[in-house]
Amino acid sequence: ALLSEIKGAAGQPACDVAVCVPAPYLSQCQSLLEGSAIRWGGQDASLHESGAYTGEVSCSMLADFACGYVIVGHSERRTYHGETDELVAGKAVRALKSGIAPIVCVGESLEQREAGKTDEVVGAQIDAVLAVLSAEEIAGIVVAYEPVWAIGTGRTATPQMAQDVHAMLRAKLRAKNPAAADAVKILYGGSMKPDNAADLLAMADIDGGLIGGASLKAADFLAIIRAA
Ligand SMILES: O=C[C@H](O)COP(=O)(O)O
Repeated sequence: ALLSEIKGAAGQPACDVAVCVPAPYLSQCQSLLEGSAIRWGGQDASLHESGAYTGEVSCSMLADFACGYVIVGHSERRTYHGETDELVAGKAVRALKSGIAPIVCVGESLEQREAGKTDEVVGAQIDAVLAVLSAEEIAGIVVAYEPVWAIGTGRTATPQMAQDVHAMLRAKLRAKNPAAADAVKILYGGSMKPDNAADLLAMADIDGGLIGGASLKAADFLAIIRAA
């Protein structure tokens, strides 16, 4: 019902729109969204491409369902599943090899922000990914800055706080691929809602949003799409 409502109302949006769903719903996404302006993707993927890894979902499996994107390194994966910067980087490589754009999530905890370590932590997270990608591959990724303290909490980074981190991320992209850096989408995620989306998206280096809670209400998701 959610997908149908979004598809019906979104029409031909002026921005890229995608939904990233748990793997069991990918087939449903493909059936419902194929031919529409909305693309779809996974919420995670395995580091392994083949072999005996029962339960893992590989990037080539995601490609079988025509996924355009896969989220890698979401803070919940890093926190609850022990995913390291290097593992996340490996997943980004796997996705690109399967023709899927990895949405690479980075972000600091509240403790790290209060200790003045935001740039250090987020910088190390993106550096691990940039270290294993060629300049050409960098043009194929999406980056999502998601301060952990803002995810699902209703507490949003101010536009300037987010912009400062996005600018740092852009500079790192530019250092690896000056020609592609401006075209790489850097999304903000963390309690983005209809009432704060426009202000966040107005910032120079905030190119879009990675929406959690508000994407589960079609009216809210559609309002954010219109703001974008
Ligand atoms: O996965 C989505 C992001 O973590 C943001 O979630 P949120 O919009 O509910 O804060």
